[in-house]
Amino acid sequence: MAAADDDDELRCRAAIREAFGDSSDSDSGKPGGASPPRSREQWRWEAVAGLRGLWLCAAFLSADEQSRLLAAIQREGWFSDELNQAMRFGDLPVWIVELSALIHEAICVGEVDLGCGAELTDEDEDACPLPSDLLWREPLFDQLIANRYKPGEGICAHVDLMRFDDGIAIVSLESPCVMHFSRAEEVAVCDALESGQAASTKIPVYLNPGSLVLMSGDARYKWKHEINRKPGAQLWDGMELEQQIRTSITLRKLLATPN
Ligand SMILES: O=C(O)CCC(=O)C(=O)O
Ligand SMILES: [Fe+2]
Repeated sequence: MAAADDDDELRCRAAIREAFGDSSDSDSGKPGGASPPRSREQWRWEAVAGLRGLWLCAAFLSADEQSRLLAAIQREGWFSDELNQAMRFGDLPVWIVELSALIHEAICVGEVDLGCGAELTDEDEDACPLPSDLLWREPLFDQLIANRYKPGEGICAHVDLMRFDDGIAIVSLESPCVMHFSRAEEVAVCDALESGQAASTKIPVYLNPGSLVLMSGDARYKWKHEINRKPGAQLWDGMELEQQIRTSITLRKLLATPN
């Protein structure tokens, strides 16, 4: 191997160690100081009832991993008082590549909880947090947005742009929030009555720090998502959440553009 390749390899391994500890060193004997070994129990996937294609893994990252991820974001120097969003395309920082690999692993080995309200119409499609054609695409993600929200700041209801492929991941850090999902096209009142659903259903999902959300299919295309952090809007279990800084990382895959 050439010296330059050696340097790249060393830099890459150091960055991964910094972001996630030593667990990627297969010869270190133990699974890396602070990072515990991975198990099915740690990664429990919950299908959000009433919303096909929306999955939550509440304990995706340990407290240590969250701190390392925040430190990696800080080292990038993306945020300042004026700047609260960073976007990257193509070659992503190595710690993001590692985060993508961890998402892939969590999907492959995590335990799946379909929940009693989940609609099961197609076993293959509905029993996995990400359909297999998306899970095995290469790369899994090639675009990232990091957002940093101050108390009171959120994001308006939207469907992510169509230039992005299906299969979107959101990692939450620092403080919890409630993300609301509402239908992109309002269901006509009579259709809603027939299906027993309110025309303006809003489904709240609690995103704790360290959680991972996956959106595909209906959740990605037929539902809008929003975070309203105006006073009174962040209710969970009848209590208003205390507002603090929240950081999120959204990972997506650009669709190939026709030449
Ligand atoms: O910050 C979040 O959790 C969501 C971000 C989002 O929806 C987006 O960037 O499209
Ligand atoms: Fe979004």
